[in-house]
Amino acid sequence: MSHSPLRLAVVGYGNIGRSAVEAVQAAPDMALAGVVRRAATAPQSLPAELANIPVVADVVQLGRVDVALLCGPTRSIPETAPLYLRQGIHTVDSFDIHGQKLWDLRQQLDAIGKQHNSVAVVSSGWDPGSDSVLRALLLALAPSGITYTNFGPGMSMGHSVCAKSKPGVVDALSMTIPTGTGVHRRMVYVELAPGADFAAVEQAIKTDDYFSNDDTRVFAVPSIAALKDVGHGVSMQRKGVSGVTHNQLFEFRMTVNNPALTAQIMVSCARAAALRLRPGAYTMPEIAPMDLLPGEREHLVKTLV
Ligand SMILES: NC(=O)C1=CN([C@@H]2O[C@H](COP(=O)(O)OP(=O)(O)OC[C@H]3O[C@@H](n4cnc5c(N)ncnc54)[C@H](OP(=O)(O)O)[C@@H]3O)[C@@H](O)[C@H]2O)C=CC1
Ligand SMILES: N[C@@H](CCCC(=O)C(=O)O)C(=O)O
Repeated sequence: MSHSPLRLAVVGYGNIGRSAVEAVQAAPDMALAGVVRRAATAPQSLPAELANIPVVADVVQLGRVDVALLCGPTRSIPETAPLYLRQGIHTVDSFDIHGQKLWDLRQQLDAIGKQHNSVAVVSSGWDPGSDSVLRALLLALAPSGITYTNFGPGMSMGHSVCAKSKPGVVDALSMTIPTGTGVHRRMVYVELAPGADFAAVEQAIKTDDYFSNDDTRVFAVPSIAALKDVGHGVSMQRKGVSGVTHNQLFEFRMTVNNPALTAQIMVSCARAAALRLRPGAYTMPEIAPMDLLPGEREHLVKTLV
């Protein structure tokens, strides 16, 4: 059954947003309706790659939009997602605060989605996101055991966005350094505004929930642009028991361009939201993997299973 192309809006044109535009344009079954930015940017100051793409301050200016890819800061998602869901526009976000806050967001958007016949895919990134799917699968393969998730070394977008949001910070880069067994050091580089108090910035970062549980070290630098590399990665290991058989060993490793991977995952989740899922909110482990893929189910079963 062929569908007319899904029309997607990209909301927030930062690292993830720029990659999201590329991923939507590369998708065989999607069309980019346009980009929603906080301020209606004057056409003459638009980035060159947006020259022929509608850039608006409100999604209603884009006509029909099936799915909005919410590429704003994680902490803006609880406020932003409802604005779209209430218009019947499905949403996909990459909210990356694990645990209770993630569950609270899922429940908040689930109620709104069910009320307004829309779908929210929550935490559609790689961690949380695709790594979460793998952790669930590893549990099914070896119910007893231990999984270690070791990030990096690489740039955490969420931690970098958080550090950049602190008063006195012009730009920031948070590098995640694996020290083993799922423990990480945060090396945070900040470019300060003139007159900013480094000690106050350092305190604000170290006491933020994003950083307070880790060994976090903050450094003032003249330029983040001179340091920035959006590469990242993860190494996951599980050692456990299948049935009564011990010492089952599993490993997953990837080295990625962080925004490009996140954006691709968001696009795949947008497909599931628009074509497969019933109204409500879902995290990635709750979505059937084939629902993420283009193409007919018969073909997918015959070629993938
Ligand atoms: N789950 C996962 O695996 C991953 C999650 N992420 C999440 O993606 C988020 C975005 O990362 P990244 O693209 O690097 O961030 P950026 O800061 O580069 O981009 C965010 C964009 O959102 C808009 N924006 C800025 N401030 C606000 C605000 N207060 N409210 C609404 N919109 C705002 C701006 O776009 P404009 O000026 O156009 O409005 C900005 O460029 C991170 O917070 C991170 O948590 C990222 C990678 C992986
Ligand atoms: N949480 C990881 C990064 C995973 C991807 C992500 O959430 C991000 O880059 O924001 C980290 O701490 O480096």
